[in-house]
Order: sequence, then C-alpha cells, then structure tokens
Amino acid sequence: MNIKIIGVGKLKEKYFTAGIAEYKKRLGKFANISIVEVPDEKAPESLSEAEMIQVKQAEGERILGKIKDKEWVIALAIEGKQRSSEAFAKEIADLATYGHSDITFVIGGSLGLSPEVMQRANNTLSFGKLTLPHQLMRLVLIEQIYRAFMINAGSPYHK
Ligand SMILES: C[S@@+](CC[C@H](N)C(=O)[O-])C[C@H]1O[C@@H](n2cnc3c(N)ncnc32)[C@H](O)[C@@H]1O
Repeated sequence: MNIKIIGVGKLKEKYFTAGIAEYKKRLGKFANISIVEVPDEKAPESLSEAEMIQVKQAEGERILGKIKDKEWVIALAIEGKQRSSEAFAKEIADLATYGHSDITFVIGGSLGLSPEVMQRANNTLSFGKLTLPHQLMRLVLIEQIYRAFMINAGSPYHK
C-alpha cells in the first residue's frame, strides 16, 4: 500500500519533524509512506474574503497537482466525518481489500482546503471540532495511521 500525506508549507520545528520521522520509520514495514509539501501562499495577516479564497485556491491547485487519478483521497477537515481509531483501521483495511492501494491524505494550510480539493476528495476525516495547527495535524495523522496498522495487526500498541 502507498500512503501519501500532502501538507501545505514546510515543516520547520524539530519536535514535529522528529516525531513524524519516527512514525514514518515505524510504518515502513506496513506501507510506503511519502510526505509531500506544497508551498504555502504568502499572505499578509489580515485578508479580505476574496483574498482568502484566492489563497486557498492557489494552495488547492498545488495540492491537486500532486494527486493522480488512481489515488483515493481523504481530506482532513474540521467539519468532516469523525470516526473511532478502530473504524479508521477497518477503513484502511477495506480500501486495500477493494483495490485502493494508493491512499492520499490532504491537510490544508492556515485557511483550510479549497472547495476544489474538497470535491476531489473521496472521503473526509475530522479529528473533532478543535482546530489543530496544520503542522501538528501531520504528526497526529501519521500516528493514527500507524495505530490503524497496529490495530489491523492485532498489536497491543492500541489499548
Ligand atoms: C489551521 S487548520 C485550518 C483552519 C481553517 N479555519 C479551517 O476551517 O479549515 C489547517 C488544516 O489542518 C487540518 N485540521 C485542523 N484541525 C482539524 C481537525 N480537528 N480535524 C481534521 N482536520 C483538521 C485541516 O486539513 C485544515 O485545513
């Protein structure tokens, strides 16, 4: 299985990169994991509604440029679909069973994902109503993907 995580902006903080590298290494025995960063759109602090739409669209085009037709896309969104870790694990196992061996997760930038990216998504994933910074979201997501594989392997990692 090939798992891709697309994020907006470069991850700079060492405490995030170290955590992500650790889970990427652990996941290596289950899947090919790639992390793709697309540049964020430089924007001033305060933006008009139209400017915000433009920023999301520009970032969205870069995201869509990294997605191939065959990929099953799961968009991370606060208003998306919540599920338990067990249900998420089953979803990943089912995708593999039904021939979706390329799964791509997409995390938006500071303003979120464009409508075009949301339309391309085959499914959504919400981690609840709280807004997480997109850098931290990458770490939380990769841990949950690792947890999913450990659940599917029957490992005591998941209690
Ligand atoms: C800082 S948030 C963007 C906040 C923006 N106001 C919005 O509503 O999307 C950056 C990205 O992190 C992800 N994210 C943050 N919190 C999340 C949550 N609770 N569940 C799922 N994804 C989340 C989403 O992909 C979001 O586009």
